[in-house]
Amino acid sequence: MIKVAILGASGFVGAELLRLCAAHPLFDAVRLFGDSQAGMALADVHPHLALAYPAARVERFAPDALDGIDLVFAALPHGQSQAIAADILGRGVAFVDLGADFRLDDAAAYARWYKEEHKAPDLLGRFVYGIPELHRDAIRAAKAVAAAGCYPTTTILALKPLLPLIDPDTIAVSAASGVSGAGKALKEDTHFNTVDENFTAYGLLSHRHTAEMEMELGGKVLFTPHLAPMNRGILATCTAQAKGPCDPLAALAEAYAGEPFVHVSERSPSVKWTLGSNAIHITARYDERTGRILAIAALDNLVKGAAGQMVQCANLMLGIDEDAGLSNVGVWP
Ligand SMILES: NC(=O)C1=CN([C@@H]2O[C@H](COP(=O)(O)OP(=O)(O)OC[C@H]3O[C@@H](n4cnc5c(N)ncnc54)[C@H](OP(=O)(O)O)[C@@H]3O)[C@@H](O)[C@H]2O)C=CC1
Ligand SMILES: CC(=O)N[C@@H](CCC(=O)OP(=O)(O)O)C(=O)O
Repeated sequence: MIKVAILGASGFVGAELLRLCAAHPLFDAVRLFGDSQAGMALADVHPHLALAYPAARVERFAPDALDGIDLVFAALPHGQSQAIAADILGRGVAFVDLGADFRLDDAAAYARWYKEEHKAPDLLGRFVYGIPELHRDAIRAAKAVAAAGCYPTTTILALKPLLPLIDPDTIAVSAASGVSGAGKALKEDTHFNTVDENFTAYGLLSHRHTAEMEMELGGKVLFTPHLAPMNRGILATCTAQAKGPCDPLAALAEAYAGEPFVHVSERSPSVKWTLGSNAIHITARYDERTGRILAIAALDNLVKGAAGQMVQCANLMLGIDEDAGLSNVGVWP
């Protein structure tokens, strides 16, 4: 068995990592770290996991707690991984980080979008950007992976195969996320009364995920996120000026043929198809009237947008079947 440590185990993504590890043939989640909930039994923090982890406890992190660990998953608030990455990398163990700390390849871009100086810029080059469908060989060879963000995964997978067909400086993305995308902390913006029966755009012209999209798509992206009154799911509607008449659906189908977690179809995807699964569903059209392409993608922000993608990356890094412990089947209704 592969001994796994989870930093941020008491959070939403941490819970989803634990759910996936419980179904994984080789991952044994043996050290679970939290902050304000350190010291608690896992069954009290995440009751839905009680039967899978009856004796587990959430601990406070200390570097020597990683002795004997083979794989580290970090699902911490942005900024936290910068302080501990050098120690983890020094151990030579597989490290998959989900915060934004090591996703961008350039410290200046990080400072611009995250409004703070990067504290470990020399380590940025040690991380591979974690979208397996696009960087599979590099992830296989990597010791450290920075798993992509939830909105960027949705958008980049919908658009990357279409880049030869479009002008990348005309990309516009309007995406809606379920509230779990904001993490478990109580905030006025994600309070039941604010979110229920409501639909709001936020982060206008300034959302930090724009940087990841532009890094991978190589153009200018106008990204507008929205908060939707649902627990999970992201739906991204992407448009761009086409270079000429084209068949974007065929381009997507060809690019993702044989991919276990990407479903391309003519049907307009729904977030609910993806609930609990590591799948992303994508469709696309060419609009003759405006000369633009339209691509729409849906995924579960906590699985393909977070914990599932982390497991998929870790499987590749450790030479395991890429789909080990992961389902491409959603829960319905
Ligand atoms: N939610 C989502 O859909 C996605 C999230 N992400 C990213 O993943 C990361 C985790 O997200 P999510 O699980 O939603 O967040 P949560 O707020 O639900 O969980 C955060 C976790 O980090 C721990 N933590 C908080 N502060 C500290 C600290 N100072 N030192 C150590 N541990 C700390 C918390 O511990 P405790 O609860 O014990 O205080 C908790 O376990 C974030 O970077 C987020 O942006 C990325 C893609 C999608
Ligand atoms: C609904 C909601 O608030 N979503 C979060 C993004 C999700 C996230 O966790 O961001 P990273 O992928 O960069 O880690 C937000 O817009 O800030």
